[in-house]
Amino acid sequence: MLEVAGLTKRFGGFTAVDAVSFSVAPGEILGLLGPNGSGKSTTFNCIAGMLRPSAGSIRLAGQEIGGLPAEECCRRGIGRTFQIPRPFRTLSLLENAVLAAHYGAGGRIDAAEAERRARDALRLAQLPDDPNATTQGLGAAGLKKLELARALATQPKLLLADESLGGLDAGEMRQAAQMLKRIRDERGITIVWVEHIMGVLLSVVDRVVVLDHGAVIFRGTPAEAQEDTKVAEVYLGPPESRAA
Ligand SMILES: Nc1ncnc2c1ncn2[C@@H]1O[C@H](COP(=O)(O)OP(=O)(O)OP(=O)(O)O)[C@@H](O)[C@H]1O
Repeated sequence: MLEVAGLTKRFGGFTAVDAVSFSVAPGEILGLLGPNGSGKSTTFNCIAGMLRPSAGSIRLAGQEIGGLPAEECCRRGIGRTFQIPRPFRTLSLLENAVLAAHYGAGGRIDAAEAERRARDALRLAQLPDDPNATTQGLGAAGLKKLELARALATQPKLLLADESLGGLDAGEMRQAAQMLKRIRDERGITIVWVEHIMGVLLSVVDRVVVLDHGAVIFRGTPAEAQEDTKVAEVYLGPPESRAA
């Protein structure tokens, strides 16, 4: 579904992402992990078309998409959520999702079809599709769900989920993780899920890629990630510095 090969992104003389390669199979959930500043968001933004790669290739279903603008990546089937939800506060939940549906379709669907896609996305994200429901009182977990609904309304083949757990309590984190799994199981949507914390993510993803200082330091299963000394070091520090 997605093949990233030699992806490099430089900001001036600083290399934020350094020859990163990984692939994601159709229907897979891949966790893209790494500590703060390791290059996860930059990698993500290159895949979603929000940053132009300095070098390397990004192929979606066999077609090169590296360097295409965000709206074109979305039309080709890449949906994304943002770490910090910024919905249109003056619009209803349904209107927010309808706008996303039109954006994803490049304006090529009529109002009835946009509404159908929006209602379906809101239900998948377990939000009300009642036209009177607003963003008021949604809270962190509700806003994350709306973020997900807006991405789903674009009808993605590949969903890029950015820090879906940020700001949630332990119970909400488990629910958010299960929701992503359900979306994959029910709709077959391939997911790349970026987080800087491992926790609950490892119970849901099929495979893990870990970045550190812009480079891949680990690829494997969640169980292997938990046993890996390099992964432990970037998350916990060198063995001698850890509490007994
Ligand atoms: N527009 C930019 N200009 C210059 N440097 C940048 C820019 N964007 C990111 N960086 C730098 O690139 C590095 C990787 O940042 P990135 O945001 O990709 O990391 P991250 O793993 O997503 O971190 P976090 O978990 O904190 O979101 C950091 O050192 C960051 O300061």
